Amino acid sequence: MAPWWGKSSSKEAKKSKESFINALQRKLRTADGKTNSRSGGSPRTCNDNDTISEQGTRSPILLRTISPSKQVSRCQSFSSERPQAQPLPLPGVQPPIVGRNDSGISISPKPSSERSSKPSSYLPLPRPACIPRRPNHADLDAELGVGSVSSESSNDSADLLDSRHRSPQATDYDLGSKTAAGSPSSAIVKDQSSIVTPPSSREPRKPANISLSNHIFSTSPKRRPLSSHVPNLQVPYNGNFCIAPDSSMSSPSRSPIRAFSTEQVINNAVSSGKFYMDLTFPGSGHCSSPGSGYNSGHNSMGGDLSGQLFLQQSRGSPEYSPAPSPRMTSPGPSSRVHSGAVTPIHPRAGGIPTESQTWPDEKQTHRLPLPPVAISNAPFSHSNSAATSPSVPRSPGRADNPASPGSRWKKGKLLGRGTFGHVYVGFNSESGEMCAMKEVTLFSDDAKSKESGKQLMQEITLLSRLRHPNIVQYYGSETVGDRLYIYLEYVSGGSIYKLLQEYGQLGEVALRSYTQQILSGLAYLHAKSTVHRDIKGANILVDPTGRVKLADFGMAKHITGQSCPLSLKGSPYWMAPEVIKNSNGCNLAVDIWSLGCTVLEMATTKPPWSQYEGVAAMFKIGNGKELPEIPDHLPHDGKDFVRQCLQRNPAHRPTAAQLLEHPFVKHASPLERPISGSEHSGRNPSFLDSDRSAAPSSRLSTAVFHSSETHIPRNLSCPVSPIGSPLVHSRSPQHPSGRMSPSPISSPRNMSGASTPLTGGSGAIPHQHLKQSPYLQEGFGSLPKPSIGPYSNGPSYQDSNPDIFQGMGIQPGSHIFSEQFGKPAWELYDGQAVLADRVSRQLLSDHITTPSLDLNPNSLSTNRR
Ligand SMILES: Nc1ncnc2c1ncn2[C@@H]1O[C@H](COP(=O)(O)OP(=O)(O)OP(=O)(O)O)[C@@H](O)[C@H]1O
Repeated sequence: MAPWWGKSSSKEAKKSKESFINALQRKLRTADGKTNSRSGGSPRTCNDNDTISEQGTRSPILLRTISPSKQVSRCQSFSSERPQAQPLPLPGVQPPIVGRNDSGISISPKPSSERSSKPSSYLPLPRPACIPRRPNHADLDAELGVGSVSSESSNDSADLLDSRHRSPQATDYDLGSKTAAGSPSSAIVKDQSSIVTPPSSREPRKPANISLSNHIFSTSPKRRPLSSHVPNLQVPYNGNFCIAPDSSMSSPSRSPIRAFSTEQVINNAVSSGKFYMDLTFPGSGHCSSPGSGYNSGHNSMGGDLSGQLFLQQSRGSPEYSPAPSPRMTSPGPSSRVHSGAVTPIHPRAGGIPTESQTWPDEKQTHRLPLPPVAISNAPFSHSNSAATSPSVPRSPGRADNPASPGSRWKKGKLLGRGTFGHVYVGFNSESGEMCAMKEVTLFSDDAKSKESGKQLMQEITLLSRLRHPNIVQYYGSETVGDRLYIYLEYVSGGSIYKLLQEYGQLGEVALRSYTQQILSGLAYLHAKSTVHRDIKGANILVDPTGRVKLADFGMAKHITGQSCPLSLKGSPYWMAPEVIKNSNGCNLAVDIWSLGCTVLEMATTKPPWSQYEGVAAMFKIGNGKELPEIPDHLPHDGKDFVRQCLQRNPAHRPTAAQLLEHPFVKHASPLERPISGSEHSGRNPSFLDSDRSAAPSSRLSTAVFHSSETHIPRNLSCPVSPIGSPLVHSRSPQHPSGRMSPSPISSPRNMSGASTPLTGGSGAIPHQHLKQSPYLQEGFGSLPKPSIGPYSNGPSYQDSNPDIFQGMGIQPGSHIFSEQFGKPAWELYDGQAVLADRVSRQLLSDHITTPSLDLNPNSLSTNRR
């Protein structure tokens, strides 16, 4: 039976039905066409692409996940299946590509080639202006690949900032290019400049670059899921990431693992979260909890830098190395060797030539014994420089600095990054020695850069005067172009912070030993009236033998008097209450507080008050009365040690020298094991590596061993790093032979006090000041006896003589210790590590001397206690 509507004229009904269906079909067709015009294909067939393209317009990262070919196939599908959509506007993904072309960077190559192969499909479509400039697929690929690299050298702040104002794709491109910087080939072409360099201005590139870039991209943990082989991965263009990829990648020899070691990744992630003095303090949010800022190990306050410097740092790239690795200059698929290595001053650097680089603290530099020349020149004596024999190829840009010692150091893998710059391994292929190269980009055109320069100068000045087995050794510094290189002893084990993150809390033996060594370094430092102000796990390095070294003296200060205002510097969780409250003058005791926090950090992997966000933690520290939680698993003396350190009244805190007598550390056992089978077994293997004949070494060693206190072997047993100790070479894995020619830089004879003007390389406290130092007074038997307990009434740091070591004005080459040992300090170089440590503690415990020392582990246990 016909339906009710069928009761009308069947013809009309049919007509009406047809017209309805037609209308419906038209509507549907129209809608379909519109949809396709956006998505570029039917949802079913092109769903993935659609998703990607849609997201791609929003998410730069995802845009990278779409390969050019995919885009093309989607477009093909669209154009062939929906010809009616041709007159419609380009799919949403296209404008960015055009935008990229407009920036002169690149265009997805495949669409170009595909389009040319199917012109009929695209004839009606608008054609990006740049397409004709890309004649073929290979060129396009090359453009992409090399383009990714070419912008690297211009990764300065302005470029990056500029890039933020560009289309996401342009930024994407820029950033992606930075990540490619580490590829060997990229290192070569990086000097090509500008992000917006028109493709036509570039030289032809080889497609091989692409694969290199791709490999690099795939190393990024942030990108790995998205871009196993996509050249143009887009990354968030925040300050953090801007730096991370390029710096990591800038090392010519780094592996993906190295590039993204825990510390590096963490540092990358939080670099912008560093807590700076110039940031709004309360509620700024920059003072992050250990989960963020703390984890970086770099949430120090006081570095007067900002994202700008990070951006500057992001330019860190191999070609700026004073001595680029051969890999960087080896011919490769894209071996357009740009000498950008040491290009003249980057425009962003203010255009001040290296020689005329004005340091904010230049006057101070000249005042000081060392560096002997302005920092724009190496503080090494040229005559003593390793670079005096120009056997190591230098980049053309370095030709005007032939005596630069740094030109012998080739920049290797990235070790880490900090406030001021990136730290790389440096390798001297002539001597076989390694160092750590801190690379800092110098910008002289703004206040912050000047401030950072000032801080760096302060660090250099301080470090150059320190020589101690538990303090990272400074070798020298130089500027190359707009970059400052600071050469330091390489401590290959990384920071305590990193070790804690990777391996968890320390066991008791290590905890005691590390604490003792930190104390030893602090005692030495404090004896020089220098306060570190940023003691924490991230600033303490460990070598493979367990030797601990204080590092990062960027916030250190030489106390010249009591009037020194206590500035808010340090890392919140390790910061002493008086620092937070700004209630006290310059005070060495702030380091003791930080040490207590560091002990807790080593015992638990987190500093005290880490459960609080940064500002809250500071409030707790500054205003609270309670002590932080001390873990139960700490031994009793460990708990007491921490409590001693964490006394709110700095005057009640013991000195570092006093704490060396604390039972928790007094008998800390050495971590290093002697090499079995060695005739010197049981002795400091460092001595065996002496560049000198064994005779003086053993003579000195014997003298030292047989006259030292029990605690000396702890340091004796730890080899001094190869570079840090003149003529004393380490047995670190990097130096298996243990026989290396001494670095001219580190050689005490060559240095002539150049880099260590005060101590002559002995690391010892200047003899003429011994009696002036409260530490030494204490150490030589006049240690104030606490009235209640051994640590309850430590001397007030404010009582210390403000004149001690004032100016540290010992002339280079001073024959320190000559009265004690009958030899100039530098002739005691074999035992310099011993002397340095010895003096800082000998003064404390002359009542604990032992007749002789046997470093054999078996007998050590006997010696202990
Ligand atoms: N001498 C060294 N040997 C080995 N690694 C080092 C050395 N110096 C620094 N590093 C690594 O580089 C990282 C950054 O170095 P450093 O902390 O000195 O830089 P910075 O700019 O002073 O940092 P901060 O932000 O703490 O002031 C360290 O965390 C460490 O991993």
